[in-house]
Amino acid sequence: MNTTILGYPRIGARRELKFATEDFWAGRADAGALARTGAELRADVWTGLRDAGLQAIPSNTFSFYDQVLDTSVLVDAVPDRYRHLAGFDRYFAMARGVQDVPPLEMTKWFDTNYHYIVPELGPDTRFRLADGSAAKPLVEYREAKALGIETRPVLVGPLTYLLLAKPAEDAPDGFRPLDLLDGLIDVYAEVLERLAGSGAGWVQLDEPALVADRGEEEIAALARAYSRLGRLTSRPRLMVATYFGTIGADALRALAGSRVEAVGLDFVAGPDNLDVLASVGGLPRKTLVAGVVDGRNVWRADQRRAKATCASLLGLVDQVVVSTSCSLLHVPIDLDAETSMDPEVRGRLAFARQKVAEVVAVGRALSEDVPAKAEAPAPPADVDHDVRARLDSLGDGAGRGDRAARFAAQRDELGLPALATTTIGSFPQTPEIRRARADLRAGRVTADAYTRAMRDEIARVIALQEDLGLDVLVHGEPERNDMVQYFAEQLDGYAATEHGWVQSYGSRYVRPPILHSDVARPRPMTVEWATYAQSLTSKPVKGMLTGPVTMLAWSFVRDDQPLADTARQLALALRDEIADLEAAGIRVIQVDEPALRELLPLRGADRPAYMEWAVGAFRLATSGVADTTQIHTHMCYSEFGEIIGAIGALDADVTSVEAARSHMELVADLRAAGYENGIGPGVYDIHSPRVPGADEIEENLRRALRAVDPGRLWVNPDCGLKTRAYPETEASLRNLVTAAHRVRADVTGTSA
Ligand SMILES: CN1c2c(nc(N)[nH]c2=O)NC[C@@H]1CNc1ccc(C(=O)N[C@@H](CCC(=O)N[C@@H](CCC(=O)N[C@@H](CCC(=O)O)C(=O)O)C(=O)O)C(=O)O)cc1
Ligand SMILES: N[C@@H](CCS)C(=O)O
Ligand SMILES: [Zn+2]
Repeated sequence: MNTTILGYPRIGARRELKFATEDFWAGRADAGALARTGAELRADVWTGLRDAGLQAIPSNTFSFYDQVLDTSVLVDAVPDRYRHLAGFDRYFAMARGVQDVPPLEMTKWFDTNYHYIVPELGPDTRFRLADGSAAKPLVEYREAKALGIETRPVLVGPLTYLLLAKPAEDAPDGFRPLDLLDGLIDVYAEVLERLAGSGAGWVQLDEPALVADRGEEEIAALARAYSRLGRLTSRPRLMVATYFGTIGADALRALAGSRVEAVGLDFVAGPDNLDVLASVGGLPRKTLVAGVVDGRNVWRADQRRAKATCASLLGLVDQVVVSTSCSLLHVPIDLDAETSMDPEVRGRLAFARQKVAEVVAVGRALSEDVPAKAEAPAPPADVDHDVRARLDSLGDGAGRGDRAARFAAQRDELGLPALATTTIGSFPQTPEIRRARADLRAGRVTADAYTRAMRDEIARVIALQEDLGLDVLVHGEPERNDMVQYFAEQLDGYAATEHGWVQSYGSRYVRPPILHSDVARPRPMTVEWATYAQSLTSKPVKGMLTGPVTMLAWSFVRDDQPLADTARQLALALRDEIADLEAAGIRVIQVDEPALRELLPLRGADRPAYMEWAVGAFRLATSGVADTTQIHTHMCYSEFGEIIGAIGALDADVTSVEAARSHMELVADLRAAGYENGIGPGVYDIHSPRVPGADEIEENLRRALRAVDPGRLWVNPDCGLKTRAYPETEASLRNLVTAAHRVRADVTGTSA
């Protein structure tokens, strides 16, 4: 193998997987139809890669939902609560839950915007190869072979799988998923033997966990796992792929000492990999799969540099294979589909299909020893001197006044009750709303008609919230296609794509905008919608913005200046927006930062610097307001332990966080970390259509009250409601308000 990639998008160029999956869920199509779509998508990817001239083609990178969930199913790590179901019903119940059966947790895949389904393991988990010869990697390998295409099945590596898993709720204290390594290796051994029996020459085991800090015990587990798999008598050759950063020297040494035939290193996110490789004396008898084409960002590769990096590795290893830095899952499929993008920006880009061509071109240049393609220099980013001058004059010293004074000022201004109820911002994005936007794009309705439709929706959402008895209302975000893309489309320095979909989780995709130049806000972005909503009610309406770190995290961002500098440009645009909202009479403003944890560097040593600029950007955005204006923030999809200090440092007046699935422990953790402002632990999980009972919500609130005063406790769902439908939304919020009123009555003697 001389060229390869670590994985490819599986959603289809026209989002076929989304539509097929959602049709199946809605009962519009049967399991056979869904399975056929899957097979067609896989065949398209394999033949496309072969036709592009890629030499080693991965398989088992397809998934109906998520590759970590697939691994749990493969090794039969299925909690008992799903065992009464079978096939797709079981699979999707694990991912999404069904009434009375909650789903497995979902969380971020390393520092990406992809989410995986967290394995739930306990001492009683007995791994076994659930489907024998019908196991997914075997089926897909044979399927490709039947098309005449030899592939390299990809598996989540055993160490990474266990390190990403969580102990089941009833697991005894002290149980660690890693304790189950030996049993898991037995199953991997069986998979490898069976793949070898089917003719597979190579298997890729993904171990991105090796680019984060790992302790001695974990390195010992790594060594044990690959020593056992390496010694199997009948197995394919093994490639252990790492990505998203620099591998630890101890981890690389362990792999060097094993019999695995190839190691993959990421030379884009882990430029220090070269030094680490040299420090362990290279891999003289192994193949190095060199990730030199960026799999996470959309910029065109510098092919000469990529070739030079590969060439510099030749003395350190037996053979070099040109590859992407990670799976191409994280980038859109095809730049050729973007026909109306500014040609200057387009000329700087490569999506998955173009990146495959880059890998092939670098591979050819390397093996034929011809110069890599000389490319026209990319046009430079636009510079906005006004933005830069304003940022220079604002400096670093952003901060708000005394917390107690703010608390008192807001109490007087807003007059909110204890356990104030609110939502996180979005209400269901109904098919009608999406259709209205599609009609606007296609020119079937005028901008005025679209605006009227959105205002009508806002009026309905305000009326519903009044009826439900919520205390702080939202306008519902109907006009937003996405919480990042919506803003990007209104800011200078950004380009949007038409078809650049990337899987975020399951059937939910995003079109990350492309931040290519200095960012500036030509005009207010949300003020008209917010003031319209406020004009319909005497209750406070929360203005709703996406914070600078999340704007960065969910965009493809320029790599020609530090992220910190780009964050400050975004923060300045938001600061201006907040000032305009405040001036227009909006008294509560939420700045969402769900991605604050996501961008946290994988290595501890890099974290303090990140926290400093991330917190600085949020404070720059939010510190221009009066004490009477209440700033909220919201975070979700994360384990917050490591950023708990940063949450306090943001100094928002109220922070709402996902906590329903972790049963409110976060409230106590925040308190212990010195957080004293308002806190809204999500009292139910919005990722599932399940309606939480008022009793269950009440119990969550009472648990939260052990750690926080009623005056600082907010009652809200754990994230926005955009993915939900109205019947369950209404029912859930009704129960939420009922529960809040009951607890409020208890703690204050009043319920209104
Ligand atoms: C909060 N989350 C977000 C993340 N990242 C973001 N960039 N945005 C987020 O909100 N990361 C973490 C989480 C992940 N969660 C989600 C939740 C929901 C979605 C989601 O619903 N995605 C939608 C697409 C949203 C969108 O862009 N909609 C557009 C276009 C809609 C569309 O495709 N229209 C059709 C026509 C429709 C019709 O005729 O009825 C078309 O154009 O063909 C819009 O509303 O205009 C999804 O469908 O997957 C994502 C991440
Ligand atoms: N305000 C956004 C936050 C999602 S993280 C929403 O409600 O959808
Ligand atoms: Zn959220």
